Amino acid sequence: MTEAVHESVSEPPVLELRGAAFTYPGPPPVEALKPCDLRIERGEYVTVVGPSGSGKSTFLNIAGLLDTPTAGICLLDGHDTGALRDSERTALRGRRIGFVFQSFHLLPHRSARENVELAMMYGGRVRRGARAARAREALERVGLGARADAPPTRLSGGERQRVAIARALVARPSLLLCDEPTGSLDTATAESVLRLLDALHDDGMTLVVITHDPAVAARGRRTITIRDGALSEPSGLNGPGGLGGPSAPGGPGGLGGPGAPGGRNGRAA
Ligand SMILES: Nc1ncnc2c1ncn2[C@@H]1O[C@H](COP(=O)(O)OP(=O)(O)OP(=O)(O)O)[C@@H](O)[C@H]1O
Repeated sequence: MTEAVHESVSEPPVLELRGAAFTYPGPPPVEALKPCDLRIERGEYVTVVGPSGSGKSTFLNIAGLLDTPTAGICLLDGHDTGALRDSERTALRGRRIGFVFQSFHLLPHRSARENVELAMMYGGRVRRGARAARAREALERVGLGARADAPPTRLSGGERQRVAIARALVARPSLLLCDEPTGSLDTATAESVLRLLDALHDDGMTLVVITHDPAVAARGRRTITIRDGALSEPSGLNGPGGLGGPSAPGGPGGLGGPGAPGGRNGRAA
């Protein structure tokens, strides 16, 4: 457990699903996420693993406030996101969720620093004069302080992903949501990015990493499996406040919270 994990019982989970489900309308309708209850507490490192077509992207879209559940509710930092207007949901997402994607999504001809600064351009949250310093700070955090002026075209794949992580962190989000963050990287480079995620977890960041790769999934303190749209966690990890609901073995109060065993302390550093 990191020091930055808050123990307060009054603090809401970073992410909470209550009976949340998602059905694509079709025809025919596809129930891509079956009703589930899930709590992810501050400071957790959760991996979500499943094969192609199992519902990972659908889960990502719900957890990332890109879609709203067609049944049940999704709360972010205690805010019922279904009760918000689209503009409010977009603002909440921008402030509280940092996204990291497989394919980086950087502007190739802007410097690393400018790419990170662009994440602060919208919403007026960071004054213009402060943006450059914040971007440099974020790039230093990911080990790229010396490469701040290089454009992505002159960076390696691993360095590009670090820029993308710096961009995701610069707004100081509650949740870092990573979709196959090592999917475009060779094994050694992937390892360096996974170590960075470990370090961010050690700093207290809440991480959700979605992957089809069991080796990446094993890096999480908690691993949730998704199969045919149903989330589950090994029954031995079930604990109070976690995943339960209709789709999970172990019944109500199922998927373990931050106290669930199987932590990152047991994995390779
Ligand atoms: N727009 C859509 N309309 C109808 N069905 C969809 C749509 N998008 C996805 N699905 C279906 O929902 C289910 C879950 O898809 P999803 O994309 O979430 O899976 P995934 O685990 O992310 O797959 P992959 O790893 O291949 O990207 C699949 O059966 C898929 O065919």
